[in-house]
Amino acid sequence: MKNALERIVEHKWTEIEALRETARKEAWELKARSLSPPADFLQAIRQDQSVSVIAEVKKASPSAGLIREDFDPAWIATRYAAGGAACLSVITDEEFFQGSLRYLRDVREAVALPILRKEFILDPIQIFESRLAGASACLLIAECLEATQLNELVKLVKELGMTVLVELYEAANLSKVLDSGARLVGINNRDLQTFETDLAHTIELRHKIPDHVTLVSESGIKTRADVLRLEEARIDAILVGETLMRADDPGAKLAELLGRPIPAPTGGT
Ligand SMILES: O=P(O)(O)OC[C@@H](O)[C@@H](O)c1c[nH]c2ccccc12
Repeated sequence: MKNALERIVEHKWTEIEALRETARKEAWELKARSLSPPADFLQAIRQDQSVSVIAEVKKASPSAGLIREDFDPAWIATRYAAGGAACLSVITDEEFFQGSLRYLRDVREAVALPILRKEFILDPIQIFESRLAGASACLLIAECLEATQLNELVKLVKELGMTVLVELYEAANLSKVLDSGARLVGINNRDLQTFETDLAHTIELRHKIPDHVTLVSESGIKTRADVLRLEEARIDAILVGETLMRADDPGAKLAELLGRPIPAPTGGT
């Protein structure tokens, strides 16, 4: 039986085939290479003294189903900015996460913070597309890519002036990730077979990550105590979606996680 990730990858290839038929790849590539550099994602994370937050715009997920009914990406992004996010992440996968590239563009219009395109990226065409949509960073998932593919995609993201976040779950993939030249590495706390999250997963792998790498702990972060625990373990940044998206005011929840004053409300939803 295929696991969740294998099913997603299989479907993603059908989307990529369709994109290849309709998109003007050469024109996209020329345009992507000619744009001036986007807001610096890695720098935004590194400049924070304490743990930085990458706040995720996430409507639904295969494990949780619909997370937030009243879903206005631009307003959510504005609240994340007010609550102290260093960067944002926008899920663009439509089939499994009810995301959209349109949401990324809406967020781009609403705030100046650097944005990660949270997508299952397998092919260069998706990287050109991300750059044209205004992303500052692309996610690459070690479990979906062979070493040579991963290395090539890492190189391309960098050539286009973006930051690459390489994510892994399996400890066995760590050397492949470090060899790819990524300086921003994410450890997913969610086991994709069972969907369960465990923060100890990042903490256990921390000592295997060299100091020149900026480390992000991803998924399952719920409370201020969780954040303090990760900070204590010398994690540089955290990626939080569901906890923020379930709060009436995602910006207030973010400030609470960071131990900062609650921001004043802004109009919208
Ligand atoms: O909603 P959470 O548990 O805070 O998790 C956020 C993020 O880590 C999660 O959405 C995620 C991590 N890696 C991914 C890859 C694809 C889609 C989504 C993800």
